Amino acid sequence: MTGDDDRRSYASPPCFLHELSAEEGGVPGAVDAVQARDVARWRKAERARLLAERAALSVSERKAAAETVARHLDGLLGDICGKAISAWWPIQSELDLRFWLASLDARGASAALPLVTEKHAPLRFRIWTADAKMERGFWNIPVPAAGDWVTPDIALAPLVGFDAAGYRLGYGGGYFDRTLAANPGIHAIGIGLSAARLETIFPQAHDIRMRAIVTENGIA
Ligand SMILES: Nc1nc2c(c(=O)[nH]1)N(C=O)[C@@H](CNc1ccc(C(=O)N[C@@H](CCC(=O)O)C(=O)O)cc1)CN2
Ligand SMILES: Nc1ncnc2c1ncn2[C@@H]1O[C@H](COP(=O)(O)OP(=O)(O)OP(=O)(O)O)[C@@H](O)[C@H]1O
Repeated sequence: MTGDDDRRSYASPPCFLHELSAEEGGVPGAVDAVQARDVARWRKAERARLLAERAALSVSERKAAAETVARHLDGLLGDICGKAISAWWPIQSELDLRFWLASLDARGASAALPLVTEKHAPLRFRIWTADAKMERGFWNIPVPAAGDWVTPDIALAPLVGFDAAGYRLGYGGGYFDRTLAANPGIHAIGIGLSAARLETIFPQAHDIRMRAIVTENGIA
């Protein structure tokens, strides 16, 4: 099923105004602006729903999902020797892949974590090891207090939601999209629960597709 099909069949589309042309009295650009606002509202509601659903899972369900995801990820990535790979320090019931990240060193790869060093700017990444000294960063997310900056070859992106075309829904800051726009060489892989799948997130011009999505059910 394509995104366009979904848009036609969706019970309550975010916006009908795309059917009005400028010649019909609209202000050029205004329809796009209204549509973007409606999509942002819809995403906010979907985020809240998906986050509540995820938080309702037990710790052992999330742990089992993280272990299965890690196995699928190893199968997808193959030989990672020499690669820098970033993931995340879990917050808000995100899957905890720190055990997998900590295993990279022994496999000849380096692990990294993202930092917001400036609001509304691309993320930056610092090498992380299991014994790294951490400090509270933006949004109180723990980040390495010191260490080399690196541009990851592969960035694992935690998903609040994802869609059939591989677009990601995050917390709404736009940080991952900005990061991928500024670093097109980064291979981004979305990681989340299969229950976070949506038919479409109504991709906007700034949204950048993940190269792959991995859930506990495999490669989505
Ligand atoms: N564990 C973890 N670390 C991560 C990320 C992540 O998704 N998970 N990020 C992945 O990118 C970056 C941080 N992303 C963030 C994105 C948005 C907001 C935030 O302030 N959201 C506002 C709403 C913003 C808006 O709607 O304009 C909020 O919820 O109040 C915070 C952090 C880097 N580190
Ligand atoms: N490359 C970019 N340049 C400037 N603004 C951007 C860019 N990418 C996204 N944004 C802005 O960020 C805002 C949030 O985007 P979106 O809803 O896609 O966030 P998200 O992917 O859920 O968040 P995050 O990646 O932080 O978890 C949008 O209003 C968008 O305009």
